[in-house]
Amino acid sequence: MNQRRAPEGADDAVLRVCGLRYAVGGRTLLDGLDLRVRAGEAVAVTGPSGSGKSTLLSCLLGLLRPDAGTVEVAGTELTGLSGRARNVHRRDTIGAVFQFGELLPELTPLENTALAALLCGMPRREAYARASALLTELSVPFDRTPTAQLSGGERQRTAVARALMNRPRLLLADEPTGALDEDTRDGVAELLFSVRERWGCGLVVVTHDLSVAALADRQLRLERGRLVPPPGAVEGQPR
Ligand SMILES: Nc1ncnc2c1ncn2[C@@H]1O[C@H](COP(=O)(O)OP(=O)(O)OP(=O)(O)O)[C@@H](O)[C@H]1O
Repeated sequence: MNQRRAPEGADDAVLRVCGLRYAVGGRTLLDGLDLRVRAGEAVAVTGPSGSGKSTLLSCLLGLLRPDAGTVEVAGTELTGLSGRARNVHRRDTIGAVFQFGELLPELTPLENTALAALLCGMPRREAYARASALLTELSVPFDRTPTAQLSGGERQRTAVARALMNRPRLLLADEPTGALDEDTRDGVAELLFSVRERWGCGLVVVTHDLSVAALADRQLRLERGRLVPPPGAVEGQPR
């Protein structure tokens, strides 16, 4: 398997994780885990069910406080921040996409997308203009149809648009195609991985789907609390 790499350059890491440790329920899920993701680089994380992939994302989002180690997003170390400062930093630097979109079903895609910026204090007119531009770019229909009536693929495209509203430096996705059929999956995965080039975000995608993982620049597998190259991986192939 090829392990493609983003081009080498100055240290443009948007995510630096060092020695991350997290235990819960008597199990050590993350055990000295390290990870570095550059701007414009996509990393896929695979691993057995229950190995701690979602827990890792929660630590990266600053929703869980690790027992040890550091998580630096866009140059700021999360574990040293107060809860309030962590929330502000998350809002300003990270976008997230989850398996079922986590959108408000009664709102339209436009309202769902604009809401992310309105909650951050962006003026209404600007929020709606940016949301409609993003949805157009991502080919999501955004008339008056409530999000609940959209297809699974359209909902996930809306979720990607919402995640991009605040111009994140880092995009995190947890099983973003897990609820989609094969054709829809391919379109959403393509869109998701295109953000690293179109918007220059670092991207971390947790997935069980190896065909989705194959779109990443690097694949890593969570095993015994650390991220390791998957079996058969060949490091160092240029992109
Ligand atoms: N608060 C908690 N108390 C006890 N156990 C927990 C808690 N939170 C998570 N776990 C356990 O930690 C393990 C890792 O969960 P996590 O959701 O991170 O795994 P995962 O790799 O994302 O799994 P999947 O691929 O099935 O989504 C699971 O066995 C889960 O039950």
